[in-house]
Amino acid sequence: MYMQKFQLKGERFGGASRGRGRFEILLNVMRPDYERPAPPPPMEPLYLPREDGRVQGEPLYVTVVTFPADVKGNTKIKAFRLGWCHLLPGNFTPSIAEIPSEVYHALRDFGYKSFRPGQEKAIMRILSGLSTLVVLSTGLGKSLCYQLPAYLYALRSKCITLVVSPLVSLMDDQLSGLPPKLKAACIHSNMSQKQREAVKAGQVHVLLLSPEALVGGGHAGSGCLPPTDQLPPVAFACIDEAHCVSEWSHNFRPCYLRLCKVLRERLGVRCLLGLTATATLSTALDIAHHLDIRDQEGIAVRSAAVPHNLHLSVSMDTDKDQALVSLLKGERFGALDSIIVYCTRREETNRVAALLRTCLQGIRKPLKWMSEAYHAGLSASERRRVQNNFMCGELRVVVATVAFGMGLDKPDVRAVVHYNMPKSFESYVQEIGRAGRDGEPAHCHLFLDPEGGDLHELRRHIYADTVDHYTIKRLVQRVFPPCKCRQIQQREGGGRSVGDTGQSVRVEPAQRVCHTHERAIPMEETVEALDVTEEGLETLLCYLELHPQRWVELLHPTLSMCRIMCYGGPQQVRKLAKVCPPVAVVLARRRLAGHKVEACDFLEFDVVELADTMGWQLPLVKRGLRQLRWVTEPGGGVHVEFSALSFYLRSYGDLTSEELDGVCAFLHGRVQAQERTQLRQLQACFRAFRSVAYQSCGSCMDELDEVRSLKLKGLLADYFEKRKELDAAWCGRKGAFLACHGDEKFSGRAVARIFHGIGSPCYPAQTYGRDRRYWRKYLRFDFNDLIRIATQEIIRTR
Ligand SMILES: Nc1ncnc2c1ncn2[C@@H]1O[C@H](COP(=O)(O)OP(=O)(O)OP(=O)(O)O)[C@@H](O)[C@H]1O
Repeated sequence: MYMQKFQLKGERFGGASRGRGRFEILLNVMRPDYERPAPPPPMEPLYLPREDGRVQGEPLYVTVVTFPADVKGNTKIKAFRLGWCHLLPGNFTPSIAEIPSEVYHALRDFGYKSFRPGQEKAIMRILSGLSTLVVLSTGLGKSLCYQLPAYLYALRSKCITLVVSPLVSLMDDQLSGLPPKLKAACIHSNMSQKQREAVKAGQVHVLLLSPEALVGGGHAGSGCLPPTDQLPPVAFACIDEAHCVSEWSHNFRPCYLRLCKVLRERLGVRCLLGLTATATLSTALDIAHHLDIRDQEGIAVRSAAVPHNLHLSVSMDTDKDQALVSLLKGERFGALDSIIVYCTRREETNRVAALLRTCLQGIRKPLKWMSEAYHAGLSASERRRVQNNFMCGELRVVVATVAFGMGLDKPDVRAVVHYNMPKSFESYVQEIGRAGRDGEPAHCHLFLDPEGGDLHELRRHIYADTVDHYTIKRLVQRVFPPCKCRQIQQREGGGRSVGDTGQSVRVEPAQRVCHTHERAIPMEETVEALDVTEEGLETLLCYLELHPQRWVELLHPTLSMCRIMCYGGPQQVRKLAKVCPPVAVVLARRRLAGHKVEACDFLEFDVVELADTMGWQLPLVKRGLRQLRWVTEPGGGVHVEFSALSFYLRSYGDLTSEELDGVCAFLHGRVQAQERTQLRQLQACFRAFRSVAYQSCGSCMDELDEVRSLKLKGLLADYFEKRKELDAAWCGRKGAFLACHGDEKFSGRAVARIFHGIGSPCYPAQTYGRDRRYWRKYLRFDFNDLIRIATQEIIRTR
């Protein structure tokens, strides 16, 4: 059968000709256009949005609240604005017109009496099929925004809700914390067959999974989502920690960048819900862009302010160890249990935990454990032990890296101490947000290195993530190796260009001949050769995929090297070539390259490249090769093995050198912008903390100066608000500016220069300086912020 198929293909691609030329054509076919299988149709929303695009219940910005009957039995009805419900006295049960009663019943099924601010709007949007972003401080109830709609959708029809969360290690804990009414499972490699069947049969409402399990990634392993045709329809997808989607956020993860695309294109999901506790407005807008939220209403709530019950202080002690011990013995912290001390480095957590164990012994009636270290380097059982002791209140202090606390639902953490400076305001707000979730007073202290030592350490991390131009060039060479499509086309006498197909083409069709090729880039080998982390490589590849020209299309990572060992000797290899065309092609190519194949009993080759050259689908080739394992002969069997986990992608092979230069410049520009932004944020963070710092913690260890605490909160709010101002200003002008100059191909930097009144050869002051609406009009804003926002907007409107 293979032989027949292969011959047919050969004939189609000129296989009728004889001799060496025939081989060449057989061995290098032009790949036909790839047609991606259509995703399943999106699920119908539970409620249709109204004709004006609003969701049910939305006019409830004026919300009807029924007061309890008065002494005469009359019921009073009064209008309130949405969001005021939480200010009502506890004995009033708000009932909101227009929100269907089944939503309230479900809320009660979950054990809640009323919604918290923002929840109902987000929930009603999801039930109306509208993508939504919820930005809400930790502990304010974001989870209900996916739990309730997931439950209601599942009550209507058999379906599933996907919840993507980066907290793989905590997924089991997350499961046990879900309301009992909600049936949930999580995808991981230890999943039992029974659990898999339950998911496929639609017996679970919610499926938790890591981003890697959805889009594939180096360590997704066997914990992957079942194929789309084996899943019940997906009601909607929730992306927890949604700030990881935005490359401008403090916690960007490349896998997240591809999430929305995969959810839409592979699973047909239209409705996405993003949840995050920390995002500046510009990050929120960026996330909203990824979630394809077009209306402002889509950002349902935005309140990332520091809660009132947290009391903040900073000091610049020269002997931090001594200062930490004094602080924890002082009046402010001495009586507090459940304290988290954050350190940047793992070794430091062990050292500081031991220090506290020794120095705090016998100070007051001890809990069972005084202090323990926690970091990602500990064994899973050790981490679980420490976390359990802390959760049940038997451990007073946990000294941890930031690995501790994500997804932690302990309401009575009474203090968070930063032994080192956090890497950004967002991280700081997120980390201190783990204290005082029960609304009771909690204390937070930060030790700032007076010599700026932490600053150097954090800078090191930023530089470690960046890549130079030369490395980018080497990666680009691996992603776009030249193909033979043009020669084949010429030899075949013209042929058609990609543009002739009449299908949608993203790259300039005029000169393009190649329909893209499938390539594999082995992870381990490339990481070593280019000295870039796997995450770094993935980020660069994601940038290429998300570029408006869509330079590459990323597929699920695959094992790309195939080794075949024939224990029956060279004769057996030749026999295999007769029944398995891929083996025949490998042998033929070796022969053409001048190798002696007569004595060969071992083959090793890149199976992705082989499938591509043959114009066959990779799974078909792999299946054929795997079947060789069943060949049994008197001389011995055949050993077939696949290895080398690789990025697997489609890319063009006929890019001109100018285009390749353009790709390198684009990638390098992105990397540099990222580095500059992070360095600037770090510096701003340091300055802000220093401006409110005491010389030593002696000034705040017994009593807190509330003025300084409020000043720091003000600075944090400023950080978020300043961006807001810039965004608002830019939002007002961007359309007009870009529309005025529709013919120009601006870069973000060019726009920023004009807005700062800086002339350049392409955009001279004589011309652009005449337009007083823009020239020098944004001087008060940071130049790099302008570049960033302008670039985002240009990419978006292209
Ligand atoms: N409408 C509600 N009424 C009363 N309690 C609620 C309501 N919604 C949520 N809660 C409770 O608030 C607590 C925090 O909720 P949740 O874990 O969803 O917060 P979160 O915003 O997701 O926090 P984090 O950012 O840490 O994940 C939970 O104990 C939950 O039961």
